[in-house]
Amino acid sequence: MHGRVQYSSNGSFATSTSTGPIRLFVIAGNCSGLHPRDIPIDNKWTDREYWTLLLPCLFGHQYRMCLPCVCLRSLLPSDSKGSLFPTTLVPNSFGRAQVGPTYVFCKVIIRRTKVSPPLSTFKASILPAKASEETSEKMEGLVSFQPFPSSVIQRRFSTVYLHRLTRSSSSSSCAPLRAQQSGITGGSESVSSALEGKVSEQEVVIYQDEVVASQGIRIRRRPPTGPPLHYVGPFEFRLQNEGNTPRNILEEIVWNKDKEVTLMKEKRPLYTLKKALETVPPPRDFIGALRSAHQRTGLPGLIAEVKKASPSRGILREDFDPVAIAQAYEKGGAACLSVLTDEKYFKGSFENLQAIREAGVKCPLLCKEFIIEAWQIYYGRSKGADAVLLIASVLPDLDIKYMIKICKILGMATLVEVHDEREMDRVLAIEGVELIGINNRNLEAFEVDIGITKRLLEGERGELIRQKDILVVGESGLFTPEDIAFVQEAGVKAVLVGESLVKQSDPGQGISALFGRDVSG
Ligand SMILES: O=P(O)(O)OC[C@@H](O)[C@@H](O)c1c[nH]c2ccccc12
Repeated sequence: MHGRVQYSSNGSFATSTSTGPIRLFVIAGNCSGLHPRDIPIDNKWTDREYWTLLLPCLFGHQYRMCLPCVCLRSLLPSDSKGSLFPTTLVPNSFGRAQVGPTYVFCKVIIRRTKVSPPLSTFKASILPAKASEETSEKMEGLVSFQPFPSSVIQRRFSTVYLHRLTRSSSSSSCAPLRAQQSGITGGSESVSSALEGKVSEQEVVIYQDEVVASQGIRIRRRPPTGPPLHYVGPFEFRLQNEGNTPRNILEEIVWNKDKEVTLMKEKRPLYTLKKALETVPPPRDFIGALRSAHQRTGLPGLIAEVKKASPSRGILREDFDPVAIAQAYEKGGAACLSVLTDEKYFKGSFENLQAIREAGVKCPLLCKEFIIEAWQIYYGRSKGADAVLLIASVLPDLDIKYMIKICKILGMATLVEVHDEREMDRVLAIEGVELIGINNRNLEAFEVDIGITKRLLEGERGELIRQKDILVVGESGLFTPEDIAFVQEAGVKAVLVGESLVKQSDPGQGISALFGRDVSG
């Protein structure tokens, strides 16, 4: 085997397919997931060949989703899109790919097309073929593999051809690699002769951009041109450009989160989390707690936030004891708590969440995290979360729908956060949304204006919200009883408050000051 392709030795990605095998047999271009950084480039360049494993990823990769993944996604039956879970990340040449339902083992040939080209002029074609002895050792038992008949090998750059295979009973698509190697070729006979899909690279890019643009999402989930780190031959250098520099703090947080989650998932693959969930106490009714607090007090139900710092306000409280603060909130009459778990920008942690839960606090807990992948929801649940935040300016509709489904399965609530009319309209069109948060703070520029809550609840929108019996939470920038009265007047039945409470020497008493009266007991 040549090249710098690495395979995971972690057997956890050997999942089976629920949709039948799908095979991808020719891919070309950098967009195929063959990241230029993974190609060893030097002055003595000759054509390279190596073996690699193509792993379709099925979720959460609207941005920079590699070409085969987009195509695979478009070939899957629509109902499977939301039910396939990536299980783990394999750090190979496929970069960000996560394991989907089927794997394809391929031979990669990379040719140098010009003498001293920019990276993008390297072209790669990936030709399916049998595994080498050495690679099969590594992959045995981990993947399903079918050899491709040479008749179906295509060689065209910048085009992807996809086949959906029909699984015949004689096919051995899930047999271990070695068995395939030793001459079982039944799988190849089941290759349908007609191409089911053919999507040009350009079409895919347009498709991705359209989805995001049509929803008005400005946040890019990853640097479109990769991180600002480049390799040329033995040299490594940084080049700042528009495509690898975050445009605002929210984008920076999201890019950082992407890296963080990648690492965390490796340590705790989804299947181990799912196992852990079997022993976690069941979730509490987050929305029910807010509604009953509202009924009991006639004031908005309070979600009090355990928040040490924020990028806009810096450290809010030096002597920060999350459990003591949570207990004080509960005593002071909070209906629910919100626990920030982002470490880098908010100085929170999942340990705080877990410690609060384990300290016997009864209020339902919101995991205040920048969720970009379903894995985080499971992780939050395993740490005792009863609800998660989904931010509409970060997540496209499809992700929101999918994540709501997962939360429902796990018995958790979702607080879907919006900041403008467009986001509100998107979220109102999504079925199953029961709790909407209006963030008065613009997460891109950090300006706060509590008038936003009022604006978004006026007219037809407010009417629709009432019809659908959606509970609205006024979030951020609430400091006084007048602020609370203002957002209540606008139509909220709950509020989310951090700074003004956490800064008080007794955050529990801070609640009485915020509402203008005692709301405990
Ligand atoms: O501290 P404040 O202004 O009371 O805000 C609390 C909460 O609304 C805010 O922390 C928040 C709302 N949405 C978020 C999304 C991510 C991080 C933080 C937030």
